[in-house]
Order: sequence, then C-alpha cells, then structure tokens
Amino acid sequence: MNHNTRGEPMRLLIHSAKQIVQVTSGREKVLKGAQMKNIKILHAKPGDGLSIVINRLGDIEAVGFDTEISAKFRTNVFERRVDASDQCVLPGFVDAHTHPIWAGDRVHEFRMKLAGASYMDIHNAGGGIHYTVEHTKRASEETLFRSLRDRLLRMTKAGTTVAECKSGYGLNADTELKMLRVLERAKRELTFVDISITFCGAHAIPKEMTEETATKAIINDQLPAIARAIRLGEISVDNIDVFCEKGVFELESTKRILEAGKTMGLRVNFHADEIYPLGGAEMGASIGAEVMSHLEKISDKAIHEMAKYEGIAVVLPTTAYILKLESPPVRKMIDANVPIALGSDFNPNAFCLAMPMVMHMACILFKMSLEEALVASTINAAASLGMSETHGSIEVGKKGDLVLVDVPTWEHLVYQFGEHDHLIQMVIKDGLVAYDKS
Ligand SMILES: N=CN[C@@H](CCC(=O)O)C(=O)O
Ligand SMILES: [Zn+2]
Repeated sequence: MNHNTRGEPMRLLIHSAKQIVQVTSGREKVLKGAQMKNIKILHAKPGDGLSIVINRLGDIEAVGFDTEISAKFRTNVFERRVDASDQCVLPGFVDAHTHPIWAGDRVHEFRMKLAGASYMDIHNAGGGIHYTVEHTKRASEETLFRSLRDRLLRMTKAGTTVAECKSGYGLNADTELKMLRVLERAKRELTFVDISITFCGAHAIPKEMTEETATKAIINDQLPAIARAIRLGEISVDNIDVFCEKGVFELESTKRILEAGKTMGLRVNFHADEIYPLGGAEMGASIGAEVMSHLEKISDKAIHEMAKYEGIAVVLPTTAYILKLESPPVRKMIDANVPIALGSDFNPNAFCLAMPMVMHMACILFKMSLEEALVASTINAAASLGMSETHGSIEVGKKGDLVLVDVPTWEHLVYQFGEHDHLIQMVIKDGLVAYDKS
C-alpha cells in the first residue's frame, strides 16, 4: 500500500481468489528465452484467499492474501467488492495485431480457399484486401464505428483489454483518414479497451497504381495528410505498418515508407516474411524496427539481428492455420532470445477475436508452452506496443486490467479450446467492470 492512501476510497476490491497469475512481479518490461517459462503465480492458502485492490485512478494498489489486505485496508471504503471464490485472476490480454475496422466480410473467399485457392491467388485477382477496400470506402464513419465497437466488445468478453488496431482498407488519404478518425473515436469513447493505433496505408497496391506510384502516394500524400490531422488533434497514431511481401510492397519501398513514418515519430511495426522469404525481417532489423509480425519465413540472420536489439516478433497462429502456412520458427526464436508476442490478427481473412483460442493454437501449432503463450499475450504484447510499463502484468502501480476465470487452474482457459465464453466470469478494465457474465 502506498503511503497516504489510508482511509481513501478505493475503486475495487477483488477477494477470495484461488490463483493470481501476475506473470511478472519485478517490473520486467519484456521476457525472452527461458524467462518466458517462469511466470509469477500466487496461490491461496487453506483458509486464506487472494485479493487485489484497485484505486480510484484505476491502478493496482495492492496484491496479497485476504488477511493481509483486509488488515491494511480496514479503514478504506471500496466502491465495489467482487467475490472471486474459486476463480483464477489473470492480467487482461493484450492483442498485439488486429485489423478490426472494415466493411464487407469475405466468407465467399473462405469457400474459395477451401476449394484450393491461395491467399495471394485471390489477392492478385483483385479480391482479398482489395475486396474489403471497396466496401470500406463506401461505408460511413458511423457504420464503421458501430462494427468496430461490436468487435472490440467481443474481444473484451474474451479477455482482451488492450488491442493494437490497424487502418489499411482505405489505400488513399481520404479513406485511411476516415478509418483513423473512427479508431480515434473508439480510443476516446470506449472505456472497456485501450487501443494502440497503427497506420497501415501500405496494405496493398491500389489497382490503378504501381508499387512505385503507391509508395510515392503514401510518402507524399497520405503521411503528410495524417501528420496534419495529428497536429490538429483530430487523430493520434502510434505505429506505422507495411505489408512487406513479394508482389505487394517489396524491400526498397517498405523501407522508404517505414523510414518516413519513423521520421514522424511512429513506432515501426510491420508485416514481414509471411508468405515468401523476401528478407523483410533482415531489412526491418537493419532499421531497428521495434516489431515485426508473421515471420513464417524469417531467416536465421534476421533472428540473430532481432535478438541483438530486442526487436519483438509478433506471431499469428490463426493466419498460419487458416492459410495452412508453414509455422514461423518460434522455438528457434525463443532459443535465440527474441521476445515473442501473440496477436489474433483479426481481419476478414482470419475471423478470430479470442486470445484464449490464439494461445491454444500457439501451443499446438507453434509448440509454445502454456506459460510462453501467456507471456506472449500479456507482458510481451504490451511491450510490442510500448505499453509494458503500465500494462501486461498484475503488479502494484500498473493498470487494473484483469480477467476472472472460473477454472481449477489458469491453464484451463487455454486448454478448454473455445470455452472462454463459458469460463470467463468478469473482465475488469482500469478497475471498472467491462464485462460481467452473471
Ligand atoms: N497479410 C496482410 N494483412 C493481413 C490480412 C489482411 C486481409 O487479408 O484483409 C494479415 O496480417 O493476415
Ligand atoms: Zn495483419
């Protein structure tokens, strides 16, 4: 308990829990290598459960046994008390990679893929991202906001309290700005989730352009328009992304766009080496990219380089599964001390919003351990967004973002595939109830 909080009203007391999965307890900002296996867990003692106190700023004030906490806080009034008997408490999940704002689903392409078409076949024939762009261009801001809110709420019900959210279905300044305004509105209005906003105008080459003209349009038209809107306080942008892939934005164009974003103060967080081993991650490492996603085809050299400067690898099991891609070499990356984070990659190609399912798939497809999958969905995912000082673990001083789960031990949330709706009882965001199953 911090000094001078004696007697102050507190926002929330959670008590009687049987496990608190803190993940970290020493203010670690990111975990790598063998550290990803060693998570911090508190266990209730016979007759003494576990408590968490959250103050009126929404920050964690104390974590400990019920008896200690009730003695320390005997003079404090709690705005709300939650009895977590028989429940395990985990940090809110951080989804490190999502494309949640778009109109026009692609269920027809799911059918085409089942019949044998590849992702790039569909993309090159004008479908895929291009199909979603056409629908997103025509959608109003209000329509986009409503569907975004609904998707984010569904994520939160599955335990997500922080999500990285990309634009990228505009491909021109007007529609990209429209998407970024909607994301900004969500960031300001929605209290159940924190959002890290990513500009992904380089998500595909518009049909009427070449790679070169599209690159110039992003650097000379979209980025300046975004910088202007940021200056006017209309939007905020945290990260810059490019779909760096053979036949989309290749190495040279990707580098130019990322460097232009970097000059604007954006964090570099881009799609690399997903389908073809283009060398995207080597290029990313050469410019010190904070984060690279996918990495199915990452080279050994890039793994080595990322480990040297602690570049974070965001791996995406839903996409690898749906597109039947070879898995990224996650074990090799962990052994080399590259910090790994997980994302749902929610998008019209990979319609999955639930981090418990992502963790399960990461264990099976990418051979991650349960602990590694949890670290990758909490502290490391927060680190990928530059937010791990405040999010991603249950520690005093951090944000009160929690998931309360009715399971014998926390591992059940990952083990019981697809059962998160049944198991998650409550999600807390900044000490307020964001979702209550009862
Ligand atoms: N690969 C590029 N971007 C997305 C897919 C976007 C889409 O197909 O609409 C991804 O991360 O998987
Ligand atoms: Zn993506």
